[in-house]
Amino acid sequence: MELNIDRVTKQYGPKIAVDRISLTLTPGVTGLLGANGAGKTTLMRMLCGILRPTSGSISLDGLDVSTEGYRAVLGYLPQDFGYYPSFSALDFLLYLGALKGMERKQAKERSLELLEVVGLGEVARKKIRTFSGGMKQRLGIAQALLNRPKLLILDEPTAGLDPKERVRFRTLIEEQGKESIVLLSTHIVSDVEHIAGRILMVKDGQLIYDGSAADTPQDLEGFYLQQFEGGGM
Ligand SMILES: Nc1ncnc2c1ncn2[C@@H]1O[C@H](COP(=O)(O)OP(=O)(O)OP(=O)(O)O)[C@@H](O)[C@H]1O
Repeated sequence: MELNIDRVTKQYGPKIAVDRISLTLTPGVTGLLGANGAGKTTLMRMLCGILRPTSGSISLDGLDVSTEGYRAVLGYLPQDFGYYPSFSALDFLLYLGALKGMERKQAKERSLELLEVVGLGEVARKKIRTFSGGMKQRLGIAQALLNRPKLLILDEPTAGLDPKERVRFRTLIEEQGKESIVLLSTHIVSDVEHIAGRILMVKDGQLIYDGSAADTPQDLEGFYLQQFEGGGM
């Protein structure tokens, strides 16, 4: 399985948010690091087919990003997820399952299984409005996994998680990376240095590092800070 990103560029008027990025991603966890405004969200939204590149192409095993087949194997956690406060966690997942075309019985089984996995089993029938930020984030992660995605894209997934939740999350993502292509963006090095086999760094829309966390000239955190010195994180 391969995700091919070929000279992908996104331009907003004169601003080049993503500048000719070419990459091939294979199963495993890849961390996408960059300061605020580096272009991470823009790149991820293009990989999810929400935003059209100004130029370049994206395909998964030959399936173009614009196709139904691509969407069927994609799981996505956006940075700002729209929750329905009056839905229960379970109803919310069932609703999204229906949108994804899942059969109800299968959607219910999978939803209950995932709510356990993200530690929300006991509050499955509680309204989302009563949830903390971290609980909502975990529900967001559960919805991204609903269709057992082959390609999982997570935009700052650890935002709002407490230390215990982070550990749980890491385990879950590591597990997912055994079978799927997982791309996870963050501006916090410690979120990815132990779970990502591959690290990408973007700055001003360009790819400035592509390698393992262990291959940077100094420790990853130090290297990262050096790249973004004066850039403000
Ligand atoms: N719709 C838009 N119109 C104009 N400029 C945009 C638009 N969306 C993003 N940009 C610009 O493109 C650049 C990259 O933004 P992007 O949101 O992809 O960065 P990011 O790395 O995800 O940052 P953050 O961590 O803050 O989300 C920024 O300079 C941003 O201001």
